[in-house]
Parts: sequence; C-alpha cells; structure tokens
Amino acid sequence: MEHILRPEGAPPVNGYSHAVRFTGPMVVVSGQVPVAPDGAVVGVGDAEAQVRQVYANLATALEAAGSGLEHIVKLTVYLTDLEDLPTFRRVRDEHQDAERPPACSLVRVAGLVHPDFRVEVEALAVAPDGPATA
Ligand SMILES: C=C(N)C(=O)O
Repeated sequence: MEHILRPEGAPPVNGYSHAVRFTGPMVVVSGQVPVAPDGAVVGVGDAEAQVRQVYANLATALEAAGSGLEHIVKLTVYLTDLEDLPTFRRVRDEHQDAERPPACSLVRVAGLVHPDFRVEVEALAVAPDGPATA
C-alpha cells in the first residue's frame, strides 16, 4: 500500500492521507455505531466511549473478513456534533500508524439512526491474505 500523505501543492491534513494506492481483495465495512455485542447502546453522552466502541466493532468486522484496523485504506466518519472531533481524532489516531494513515472523509450530520448515537464510521480495507475462511 502506498499512502500519499503530503503531495506537493496539497493542503495540510490532520491524521489522514490525501490518497492511498493499494491492490488486493477489498473489504467494505458498513457504518459501525456505538452498540455493544449484546445490543446495548454504549456511552450515551460520552463521545470517547462511543468512538472506542465503534473501533471495537470495526475491528470485529474487519477481522472476520480477514483484514484488520491496520489495513484500512479509507474511513468515512459521521459526527452529530463537531465538538466531538478532537475526541474522535485522538481515539482514531491511537488505532492507526501516523506515517501510514488511511484516507478519510468526515461529515457532520443532523442525526444518526438512534438519537443517542454521536458517531458512525464506515471503512474500506484490504484483506492482505485473501478472503477469510470463517
Ligand atoms: C478525517 C478527517 N477529514 C479529519 O479528521 O478532518
């Protein structure tokens, strides 16, 4: 994978690549929301807890598909409140290599499917060893 972090003539970025070039099987992960495996909404009013649960759910989905957080090439992030952006970025940055971050789009939305959700994240990744056998 080639991460294009700072192409000449492009504006600065905060924790993402302008582009990522890759080959290999692609994994498309649906928007992950702050819900635990038992179906409970996690972290009502707590952006950090919600982002952490979203990352746990992304990891679960990616690993089931033979991939992992380290193989994400693109994130799309939906936040209901831009005041959560620093928290999102801090937790996101714990889960990615600063020298090889994914591309990322970030959008503020008026609401998500549950009124207590503050964040939803979808991901594109590669499965470096091919499809999962599970
Ligand atoms: C992912 C982004 N676009 C950001 O953090 O600004």
